[in-house]
Amino acid sequence: MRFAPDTYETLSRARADLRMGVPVVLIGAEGAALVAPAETLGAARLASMQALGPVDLVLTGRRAETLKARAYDGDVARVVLPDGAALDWVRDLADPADDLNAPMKGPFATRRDGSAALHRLAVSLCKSARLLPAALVVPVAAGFAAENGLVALRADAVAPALTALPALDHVVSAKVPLRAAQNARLHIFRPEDGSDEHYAIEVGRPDRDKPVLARLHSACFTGDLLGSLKCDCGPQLNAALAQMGAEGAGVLLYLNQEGRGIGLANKMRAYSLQDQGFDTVEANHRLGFEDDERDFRLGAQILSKMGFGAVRLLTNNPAKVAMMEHCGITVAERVPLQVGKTPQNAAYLATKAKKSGHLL
Ligand SMILES: Nc1nc2c(ncn2[C@@H]2O[C@H](COP(=O)(O)OP(=O)(O)OP(=O)(O)O)[C@@H](O)[C@H]2O)c(=O)[nH]1
Ligand SMILES: [Zn+2]
Repeated sequence: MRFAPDTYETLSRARADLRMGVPVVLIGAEGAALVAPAETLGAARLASMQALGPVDLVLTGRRAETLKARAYDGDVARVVLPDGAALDWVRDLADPADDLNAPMKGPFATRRDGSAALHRLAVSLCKSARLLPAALVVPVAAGFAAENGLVALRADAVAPALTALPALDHVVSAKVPLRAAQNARLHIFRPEDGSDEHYAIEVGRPDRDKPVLARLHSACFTGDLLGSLKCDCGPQLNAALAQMGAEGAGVLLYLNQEGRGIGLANKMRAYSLQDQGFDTVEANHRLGFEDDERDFRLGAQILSKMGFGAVRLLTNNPAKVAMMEHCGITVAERVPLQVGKTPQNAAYLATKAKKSGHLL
């Protein structure tokens, strides 16, 4: 009998702990490290970490660029935490909200010695927990996790698990008549790694032997539910369903990758930076993210599971077309979806066309 959690299950537990500010232990070839997110760690635990030894604050190369800190490790920078550094100092380095009001004063000492492997993983863990990509890391003995009741993760198992595509299980489906399409069914897909569920709305009974009219829609709470004028998501969602209803068949995947995969809290941080004058891409970079952190392999897997091998894809984003083809889904046609332009989102759409290759 075996009850112990496997790597994916342990990873899911680790994400939950990190979101609460409880550190986890990473065990690598060269030793172990205690890891905590800059965003959720409390002052008492920070002081306890500092008592253990020299603490590094690990930032992404993107964030380091904004702070003018040298990123010797390329995609990450290990900033040496000054003696007695307070939580506010850590948070200000991790969060760009006050960059313009109260610029952080460098120079920041960054580490170049030793391996950055665990540090890099620590930042990936924060990202996968939808937190700011900034982690505090301090070396500990391998037994530290067991002594303190913390989750321990082996680096060699976690690194591939973080980039692997989780298997998705079809949980249930039922009829949901929609204004746009009365003969619709909603399917629920649940990733086996404990991450967010994704949905598929199947309109009619599309012929599996022909390319299906399809939309891969990324969750946008503000656009889809609130009717935000800052983006075109709500009108795109409605127009896609309306076209499927009119044609009598189609499939819309509603992927829970809010904010291009950074989560709603981080998207609101990005919006707050946009209020300060940065565009959608610059805002993501200042936060330490790439422009687009979504994983479209999930969409391809759901389509395959539903029996679809070819699509007529409703999108203006050539990267989505390329990703579908890469994942073995034939894109027989790209169907433009240009709706929902407003004075408030004109600059946003222009930035996506200029910097992210969207077609206008
Ligand atoms: N990080 C971030 N995410 C945003 C912003 N505005 C919208 N989003 C998210 O972007 C996603 C929608 O992506 P889009 O780039 O509009 O469209 P797309 O899905 O790539 O391409 P289309 O298929 O042409 O619509 C949703 O997850 C939104 O929540 C923003 O300013 N910052
Ligand atoms: Zn939106």
